[in-house]
Amino acid sequence: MSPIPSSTTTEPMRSFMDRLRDRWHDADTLVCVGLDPEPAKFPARFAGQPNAIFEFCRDIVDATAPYACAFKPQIAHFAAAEAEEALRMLILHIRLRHPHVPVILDSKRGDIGSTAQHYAREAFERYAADAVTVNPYMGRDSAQPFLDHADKGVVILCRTSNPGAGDLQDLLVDGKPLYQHVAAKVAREWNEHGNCALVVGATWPEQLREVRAIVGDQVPFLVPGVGAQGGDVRAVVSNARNRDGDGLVISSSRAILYASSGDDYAEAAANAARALRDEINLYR
Ligand SMILES: O=c1ccn([C@@H]2O[C@H](COP(=O)(O)O)[C@@H](O)[C@H]2O)c(=O)[nH]1
Repeated sequence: MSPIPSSTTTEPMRSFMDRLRDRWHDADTLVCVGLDPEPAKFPARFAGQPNAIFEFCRDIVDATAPYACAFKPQIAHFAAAEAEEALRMLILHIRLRHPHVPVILDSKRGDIGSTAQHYAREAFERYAADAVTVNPYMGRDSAQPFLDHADKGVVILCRTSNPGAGDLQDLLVDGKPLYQHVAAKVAREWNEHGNCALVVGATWPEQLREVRAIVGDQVPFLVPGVGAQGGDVRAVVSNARNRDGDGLVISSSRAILYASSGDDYAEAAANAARALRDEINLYR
């Protein structure tokens, strides 16, 4: 196999935020296709195939790209299977074949600054992602190495989609839940380069509304939790869209990836992504 370059030599990329806004408008979609490969759920034809993770994800990417405003590979699904090279090749494939669709690497990184620098290099150099998810709970210095990449997106956990999200994120600080402090701090202090977004789960429509009210129209939300986690699309869009009817990157992984376990897996994924796009657009 010929070596694969770590980056392409085409003209310089526009910033993540500009590319995301272009994609919302040009493709009329707020759908983010999550790439969470689980080989046990792949169609039988992939059994025993050495490049199964790359080939399955590539087929999903090619089938769903027309309906995607972003792709979101989740790093643990690749790393646990020792498939980091598959992840790098997949992002390169997206860059070459679907250059208008930005990639958000979901790695939820965060550490002291000297280590976070390496996490930033991992996301933006090793994998050439356009944006990365970041855990803010070690404070601004831990996010700074990501924030300094003005052309890259920094997608900061605010009110996550999981059932236990409130255990810590809802603790009251000066009379307000902690996640509201995260939202305010990111919008007013950390977003100097206009490159921040927030993760707010689709499973929490009231919190989506509150966070939109705190941050205004300019900060996009990555919204996981529709599909397999049961979030209500109508409530998400009604409560969290901005004045332009966008500002949302609504992510679904399993409901798209595993829409069929048969040989029609790619077509079924495309149908699921298109149906989600259409449902979202009903309420914009
Ligand atoms: O609050 C969060 C943050 C990230 N995720 C990630 O999104 C996908 C959701 O997968 P589905 O199959 O659509 O439920 C997954 O990669 C999570 O790690 C999240 O769910 N909630």
